[in-house]
Amino acid sequence: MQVSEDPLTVKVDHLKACSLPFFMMQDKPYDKDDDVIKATSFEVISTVRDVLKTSSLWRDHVQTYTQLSLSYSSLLLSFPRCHCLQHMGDFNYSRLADFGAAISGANKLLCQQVLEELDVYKRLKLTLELVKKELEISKIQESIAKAIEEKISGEQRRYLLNEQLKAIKKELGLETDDKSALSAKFRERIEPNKEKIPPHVLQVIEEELTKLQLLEASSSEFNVTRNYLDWLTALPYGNYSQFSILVICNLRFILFAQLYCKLLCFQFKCSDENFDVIQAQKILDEDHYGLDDVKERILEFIAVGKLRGTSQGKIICLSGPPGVGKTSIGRSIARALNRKFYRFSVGGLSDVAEIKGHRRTYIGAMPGKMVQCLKNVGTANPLVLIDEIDKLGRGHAGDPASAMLELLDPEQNANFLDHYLDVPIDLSKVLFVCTANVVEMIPNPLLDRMEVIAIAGYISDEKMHIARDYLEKATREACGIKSEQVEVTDAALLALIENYCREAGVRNLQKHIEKIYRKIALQLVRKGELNKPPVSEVGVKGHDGRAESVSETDETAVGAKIEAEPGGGSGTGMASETSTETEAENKDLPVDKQQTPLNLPSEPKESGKLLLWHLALLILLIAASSQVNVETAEKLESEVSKTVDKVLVDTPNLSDFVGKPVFHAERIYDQTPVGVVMGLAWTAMGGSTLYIETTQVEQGEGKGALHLTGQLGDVMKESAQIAHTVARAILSEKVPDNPFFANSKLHLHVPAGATPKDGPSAGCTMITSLLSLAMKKSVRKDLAMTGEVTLTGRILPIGGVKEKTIAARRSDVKTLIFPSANRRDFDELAINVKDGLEVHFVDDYSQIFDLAFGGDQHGEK
Ligand SMILES: Nc1ncnc2c1ncn2[C@@H]1O[C@H](COP(=O)(O)OP(=O)(O)OP(=O)(O)O)[C@@H](O)[C@H]1O
Repeated sequence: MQVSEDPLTVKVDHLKACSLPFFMMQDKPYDKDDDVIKATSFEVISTVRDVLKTSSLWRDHVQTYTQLSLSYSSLLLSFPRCHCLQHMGDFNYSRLADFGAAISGANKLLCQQVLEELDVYKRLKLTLELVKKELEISKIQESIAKAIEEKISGEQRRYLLNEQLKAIKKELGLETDDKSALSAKFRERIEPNKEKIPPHVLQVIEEELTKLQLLEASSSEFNVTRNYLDWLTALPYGNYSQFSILVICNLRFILFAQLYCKLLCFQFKCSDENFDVIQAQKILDEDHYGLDDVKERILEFIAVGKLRGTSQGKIICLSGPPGVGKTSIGRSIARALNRKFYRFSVGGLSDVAEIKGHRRTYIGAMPGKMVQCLKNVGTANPLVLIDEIDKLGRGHAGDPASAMLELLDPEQNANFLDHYLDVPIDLSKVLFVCTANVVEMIPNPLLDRMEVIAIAGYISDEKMHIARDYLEKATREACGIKSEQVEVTDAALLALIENYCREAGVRNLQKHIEKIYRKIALQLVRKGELNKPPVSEVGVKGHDGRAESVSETDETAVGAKIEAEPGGGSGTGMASETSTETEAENKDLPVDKQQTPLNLPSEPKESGKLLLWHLALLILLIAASSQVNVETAEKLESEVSKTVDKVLVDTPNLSDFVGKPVFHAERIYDQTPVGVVMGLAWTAMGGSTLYIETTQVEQGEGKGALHLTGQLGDVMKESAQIAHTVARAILSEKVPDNPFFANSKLHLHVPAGATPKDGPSAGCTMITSLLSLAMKKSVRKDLAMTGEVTLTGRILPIGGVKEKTIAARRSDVKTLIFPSANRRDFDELAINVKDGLEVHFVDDYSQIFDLAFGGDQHGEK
């Protein structure tokens, strides 16, 4: 018989001499009472029984075969019903073998083998093999099922136990669930401040807390509510910074001569804001040099605050070029008023949401900067510095300037509505300080509400003080250099200011000073490395704690001593000038130990001596430490410093530290040629001098024209045309028969060509330049002027008098011409800014003509 796969085709060959159908074919004759056959058959039966006990699959098989047997009545006799297995022993052996093989679930080939075997004993054996295998499989199945069941039930158990535990704890009041814990946390947070929280906010908090309890902890709404409550409860409602006096008790606890510890610091608190004008002045002076007018304005503001009892409702705007200290003055005001300081820049800010927050419905929504600020500082009256307000961006959705208005306006900000919080919060106690480079760029409604304090920039003298008393000190400390280790001469500092850092602010100067000190630090470290004793000596020093703690100074001392005593070994070098007692004791030691007194004893008998020596040293140190006071410590420090090498920064070696001086185009002419006059300009970077140059291009009857270059804006171009007309009129009045302007094609240029320029204030300078060329008369090199001119020659006022004056001083100008209308501005300037300047105030151009060309000293060239 052959079996082929799919589709199932079976070729049946009947067994020879067999007239019965295949399932009733005859077996080879066998002895029914043969013990071996009997035993094998019993084994098959018992195995089948075992498998049936464990495997439900087998039981199904048996069921199927029982049903099949119904349709094959002939098989009824030979196949037992499953529930009658105990009677299986009644069947004949060959049928038993077939039955076993059939339900075994073995593969077809193995079952076929059983069928083909006509020897009953062998057939039983084959079946036994199959059922035994099944038994093993069912055992494995059982164990797998058991293991999995155990695992699952273990997890379930743990879960159930946890739930029970939670329930028990809750019942006992030991622990609440997540939601309750959160609510409790928020309640705890607001509890100390509850009476200060406005009722409308309290109501919202309560509502949200109730909502939190109803929400599913895994829902997104739950998280939104939780975050919202987190922000809402974290704000410092009615919590104001307090006036604190920091008392530091310096307990002089001398340890090894020069250490003393600041042991105690404690605070007294009282609930008033600091309106102490004297204290505030002290703080402002401590942080900034000069700026007297600025400080005065701030003190006035504090004084008003003192009388009113509050400093609310004011927005200070500090304007001026970069690096003049606007931001740092803001910080000082906060310190003077004892308020928390928070700074944020609105330069380029175009998204209103940055100020007013996002609506809560957006994913990742956040409150605006002010709410973040209040949470951050933890007080309701911080000083908020809004940097670069003149560079506020133009928003595509919403206008940031209007949002700023709502934030800053004292009328509106008592009920500031942040989109995220959605409850009005009180910002009226916040003191806003804004900074700007160009006041004109601040949106008008904002500017209207501000108290503008202009910081114009510094003159060389002021920069010298700032550099010496503030920048140098701070940089020296930041670089870890001692004042005895370096000397920067006044001449070097002045050269640095005049040749490298001529701008209005001091940031560039600060950078240069930092550069110098970094180089000095490197020099000192390099020197220290070179002077360092060999490794073995360092090892010896290691035994003495003191020698290690004064590394740099002592190492220099070591070098000095070695040089002074060429014969001296490393031991002599080790004892620095500050440790004379050690040397005295050294004499009592054996000669071979004198040079290395702290070496470990090479022989045991010396250890006793060394112990004694250590004891003596200890007694000496204790005695010394109890006697030495601060004066002694200072004396010792100065003694140590004497041994330190000093780095000198002077004018000749300044370029070694900061490179060659930068070329400044401000003063291009030593002697102003004909047609060139110095004017004064104002820029966002401060004031500056600029030249107006005019030259003749072509001459011929009726060729009069003016060509302009130097990136001039429309206003400046118009101003040049006006100047041309006025100059022509003045020339025809002063020298009636001079046809210069009618017959000359002129070129007027304003260097530097790459910088865009605009504005009318160079009008009088242009006329002077044109007339200088027409009359071939040069003007004084130390003369500078500024003023807008009308067609009739009247001089109109200009802006930036202080900046322009400072710029003129920087360029060594001695004589200045300003419009009469600016006299007040000039009079208000500090004496040191005005000092040594000859200033003329004019109403009409004819006065300038006299000043520029009148004197004999301006001879014709
Ligand atoms: N009068 C001064 N006395 C002492 N230090 C000063 C003085 N003016 C400015 N400084 C120092 O100059 C540095 C620059 O100042 P700051 O950053 O405040 O300038 P700014 O005017 O805010 O510049 P920007 O407009 O670029 O923001 C700071 O380290 C500051 O301490």
